[in-house]
Amino acid sequence: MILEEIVADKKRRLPEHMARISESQMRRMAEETKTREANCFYNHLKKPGLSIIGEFKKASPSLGTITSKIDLMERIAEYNASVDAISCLTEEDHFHGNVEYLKEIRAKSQLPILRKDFMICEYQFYEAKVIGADAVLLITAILDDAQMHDFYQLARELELDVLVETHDEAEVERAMKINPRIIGVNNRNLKDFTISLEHTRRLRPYVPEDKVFVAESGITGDEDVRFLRDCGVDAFLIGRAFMESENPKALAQKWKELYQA
Ligand SMILES: O=P(O)(O)OC[C@@H](O)[C@@H](O)c1c[nH]c2ccccc12
Repeated sequence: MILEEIVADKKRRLPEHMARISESQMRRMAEETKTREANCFYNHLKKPGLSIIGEFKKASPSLGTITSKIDLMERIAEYNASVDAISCLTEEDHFHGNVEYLKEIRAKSQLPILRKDFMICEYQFYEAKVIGADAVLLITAILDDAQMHDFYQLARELELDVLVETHDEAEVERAMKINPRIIGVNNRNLKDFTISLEHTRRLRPYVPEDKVFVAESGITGDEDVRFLRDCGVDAFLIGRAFMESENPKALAQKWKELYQA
């Protein structure tokens, strides 16, 4: 299964990162990194009305290489003017991401940034803080309960917000054990890549109203926006539709209006 492959490749990649900067050094650097604005990712998603997280990704196992019609600088300017947070893939082998992209975005944006990666060891959390991320992703499917608990704690100690990703009932139940403030449903099945917004609708009742509830993946058209509005979703995480658009700003603004209508 693709998730296992990605995690295996991640384990092979980590020593490369650690050879550049050791874990003890990265930890020290993280502890010395000033928090830009505590809880900013959470606060930007929590505010009334629809919030949108705009993603930057150059490729994915399901979509292959994505050819963007605008360059990264233009994209950041468009996102700055229209979305509430930015998600940046930093996974190298399957999503062609890099921590350098996140640093570039940090230099040009005041928006909260989510480090989108497959987080499996403490080093990545320290690194996230050092490169300027405000939040990290925890994927329930690749972590056991103890890891979920410990990584969540570590992130919060570093004053990073956490988006906890789920895909089915059992994962939501496991995720709720750590009582996260932000919980997402990935509409993409990572076993066969099928996408259905039904996952968000079905899982909505299992997530208490006081949590920030995020619909992730597969949001590409007006119908999707209306459907998710009726499900009662606080935020959208959108990659492909923005990556393929010449004008993601106009798209984000249109969908926010539609959500309110
Ligand atoms: O491009 P889409 O279908 O709009 O999806 C964005 C985002 O949800 C997706 O990239 C994603 C969701 N969870 C992930 C975990 C790892 C990597 C990527 C993802």
